[in-house]
Amino acid sequence: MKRLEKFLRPYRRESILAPLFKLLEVVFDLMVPVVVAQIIDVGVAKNDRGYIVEMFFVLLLMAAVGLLCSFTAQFFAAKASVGFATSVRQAMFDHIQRLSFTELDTLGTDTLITRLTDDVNQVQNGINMGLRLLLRSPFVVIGAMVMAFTINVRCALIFVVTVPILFVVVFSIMLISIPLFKKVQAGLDRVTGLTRENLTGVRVIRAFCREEQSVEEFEEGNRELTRLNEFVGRISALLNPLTYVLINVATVLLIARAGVQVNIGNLQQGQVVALYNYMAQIIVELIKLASLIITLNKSMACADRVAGILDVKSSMEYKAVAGNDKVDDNMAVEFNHVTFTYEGAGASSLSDITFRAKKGQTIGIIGGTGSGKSTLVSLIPRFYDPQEGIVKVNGVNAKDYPQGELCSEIGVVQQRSILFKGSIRDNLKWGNDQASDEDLWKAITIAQAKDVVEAKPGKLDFEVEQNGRNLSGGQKQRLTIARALVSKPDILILDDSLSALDFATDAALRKAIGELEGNVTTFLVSQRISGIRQADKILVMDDGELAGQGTHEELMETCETYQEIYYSQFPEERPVVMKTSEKTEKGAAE
Ligand SMILES: Nc1ncnc2c1ncn2[C@@H]1O[C@H](COP(=O)(O)OP(=O)(O)OP(=O)(O)O)[C@@H](O)[C@H]1O
Repeated sequence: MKRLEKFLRPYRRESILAPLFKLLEVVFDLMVPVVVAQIIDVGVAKNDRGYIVEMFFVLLLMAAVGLLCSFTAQFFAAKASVGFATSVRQAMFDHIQRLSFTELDTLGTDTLITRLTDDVNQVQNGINMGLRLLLRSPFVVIGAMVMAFTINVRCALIFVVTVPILFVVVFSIMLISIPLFKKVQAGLDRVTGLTRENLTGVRVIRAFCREEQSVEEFEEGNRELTRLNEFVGRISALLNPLTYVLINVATVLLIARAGVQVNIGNLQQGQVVALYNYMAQIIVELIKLASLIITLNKSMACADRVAGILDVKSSMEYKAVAGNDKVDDNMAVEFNHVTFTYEGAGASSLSDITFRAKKGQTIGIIGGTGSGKSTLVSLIPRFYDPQEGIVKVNGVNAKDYPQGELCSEIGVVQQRSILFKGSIRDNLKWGNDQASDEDLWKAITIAQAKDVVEAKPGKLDFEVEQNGRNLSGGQKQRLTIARALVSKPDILILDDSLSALDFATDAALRKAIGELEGNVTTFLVSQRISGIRQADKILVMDDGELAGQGTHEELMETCETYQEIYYSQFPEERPVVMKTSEKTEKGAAE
């Protein structure tokens, strides 16, 4: 909680005023039993109706002022806690945006969502309750004890014994439940993860008729969370019966002792009622305190999780100004003995990769599934840093670029086409917010998306829904390519981004990209030979290693892996190899 304190600092005034008004309310609460005692001992004892009515109005006035104080306290507490939560959420969101892919992979989206939403809400709730009740409850308990002493010392001694025992009970339960709340939040992460996976993959689940298995898996996670919640709930639920038993025993003792005091004339009946009222106030406040402590426990566990995100440091450092390497005017991308392993993964995804891509060249990357193609291109815009070797972009080490500069030079179209809620125009302007409609149409035409956009009502104003769910896979791919082209990048990376296009569109798009204005270097990742055959250089990936590089013709001569891929896609062109038996017979005859 301490680490989040700075977010509450702008609300210092509200954080002081809220408990202050709550304390004022307590003063009126504590005076009520005294006034009631006066009504009994003076008004009722002397049958003085005027006095009773007068005191009745005093009680009403006290209640009204108390209520006003309570409302004011609630207003300030809400202002501080809501303001705090807004700033924390914003700070978390900003911080997450600054984290590198390595941290995002390690943390995972599910926990980030739970922490950004549910955990922040719990902390907000804790602050609201804490500001109003954390001081109020102890003040009532202590105030009621002090008032009891002013009435009768012997009876008040019962309070002195009871209250510390109650505190011990409340705090013991609190200590047991703190670690359990952390487990509950972790369980919530798991259920959120399952929910997300099942909802986003609902079509696949239906296509494979796996509804039952999905429901079972979800039920299991949900049951586990329920079991944990029930366990924590049972421990917390012990609080009320335990405190009630203790308070009731204390009340019995109080009435027994007060009765004796009344008999010997040390105490009046009204004062006994006041003592009883103070005992009742203590029990109510202790129960409130107990539930407050549970809420605060939860919110402290959540505050730790929120602070945990803010404490994650990005493993990627950026230079304030560009490095002063000697810029090579001819070189677009250069990999020098690059080795890369994902955080927590056992084996390297890229091993000792070395190649050069000149400006204006088209580089094809081909290889089997999981051979490292996407990983290789993700090092160019510095989504990850290699553990060994150097990646240079335009002759400068990728690590020496100031933040944001590298991505302004590189346009990346990833395997999964992601569009955001908003118009087509809004989505395309992510590439360049200054782009005119003419620029957008140019990019759309190159991306072969002209007919797609023209067919949509409102054309550029057509509203794309969240995740682009009102567009087909191929339409989304074309629009994401157009988005990358709008930024007029020096380096364009298409990571298997043409897979959802038909052959004719694929060919037209590759032709249009080959004719792009300027000296654009293009990386084309593809599973299909036809997609990269014309490239100036082809990189052949095999299990994280560069099995070969060169033109199609060169690789057909020198690279066995490339030949294998080629003949698997064009089996009719595989040369007929002489059978071993034929060879042996021929040899023997000779
Ligand atoms: N975020 C990640 N964390 C850990 N390992 C990863 C991660 N992304 C990829 N890998 C692993 O790295 C290896 C290379 O993956 P990559 O996505 O680069 O392959 P690819 O050649 O692009 O495959 P595909 O053609 O199927 O897209 C694989 O073994 C994969 O399991």
